[in-house]
Amino acid sequence: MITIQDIGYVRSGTADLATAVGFAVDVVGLELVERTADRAYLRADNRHHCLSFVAGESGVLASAFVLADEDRLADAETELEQAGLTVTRGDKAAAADRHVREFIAFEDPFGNVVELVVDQKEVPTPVNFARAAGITEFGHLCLDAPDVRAAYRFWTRHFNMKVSDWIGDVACLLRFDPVHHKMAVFQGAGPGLCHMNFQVATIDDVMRNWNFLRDNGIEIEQGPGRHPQSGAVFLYFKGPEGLTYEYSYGVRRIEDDAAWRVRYFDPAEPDAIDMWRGPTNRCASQPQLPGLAAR
Ligand SMILES: CC(C)c1ccc(C(=O)O)c(O)c1O
Ligand SMILES: [Fe+2]
Repeated sequence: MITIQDIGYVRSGTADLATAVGFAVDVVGLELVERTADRAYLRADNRHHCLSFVAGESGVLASAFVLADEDRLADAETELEQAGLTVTRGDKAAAADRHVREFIAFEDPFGNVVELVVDQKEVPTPVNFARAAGITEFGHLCLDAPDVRAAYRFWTRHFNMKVSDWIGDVACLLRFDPVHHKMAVFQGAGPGLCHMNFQVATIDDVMRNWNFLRDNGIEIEQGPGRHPQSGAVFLYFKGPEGLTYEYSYGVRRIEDDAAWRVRYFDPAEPDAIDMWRGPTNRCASQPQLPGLAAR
C-alpha cells in the first residue's frame, strides 16, 4: 500500500506561456514564484508551487502526490512494478526542475501521468497573491478516466485512498486524510485533468470571484453552486488551452473515518452536482450528467 501524504502539483504544457501565466496570475490570483524562458511556477500556499507551466505542446503533463520519504518512494516503485506498470525514476535535473528531492513517474491504467515525489520544497513566507481572490490552499485535483469504477479500484488497491462519495459511474471523490476529497476522478473520453481546485476563505470570496470573472469575460463552466457531496460552494471556470480551475469554500471534513458511510448520488437527479440546480457549461469534452443536461 502506497501512503500519500498530500497532493503536490499539476505540471502542464503550454503553447503560449505568457498567456497561461497571465491568466494564472491576473485571473486565478496565484503568486508567480519563478519564471524562466520556458518554465513558470505558481503557488497558492506554502508548497514551492502547485502549478507549473512548461513551454511546448499544450496539455497536462503530470499530476503529483507527495510521499513521506525515500524508503516509501522505493516501496511505491516496487509495488507499482509488481502491478505491471512501467515506473520511471526522475534524474537529478528533472527533480530539480520540479523542486523536489526525488520522484518516480508512471501512467495510471488510463494514461494519466502521475508523479510521486519526496521533499517538495516548502516556502514559508506568506503567499504574495496577485489578486485578492481569497485563496487559502491548493484543494484538490480531478483526473479524467473513461472507466471511473476501474480508476477507483486502481487508486484504492494501491494507495491509501478511500471513496467518500460516488456520483453514479460518472465521478468518485477520494480522500486520504480528513478532507472529504483531495482527489477525484471524472468520466472522460480518455486521460486528462478535469480540473484543479483552490479553496477560498469565505463564501463571499466565491461570489466576489464570480463577479470578477464575469466582469473580465472569463468563461464560467458551472456555478456558483453547492456540491451535495462535500457541501462546498463552488465555481468552475475555464483558463487558456482548456485548463479548468475551481474555487470552492467549505469542504466537509470526515473526522470519524470509521463512521463515514459512503453515499451514492444518482447522476440523473437534477441536484447530483449542484444543490442549487444552476446551469452548467462544464466539461464540454466529457459526457454531461443526464440530470444537468440542457438547462
Ligand atoms: C463533479 C466533480 C467531480 C465534483 C463533485 C463534487 C465536488 C465536491 O463535493 O466538492 C467537487 O469538488 C467536484 O469537482
Ligand atoms: Fe472539484
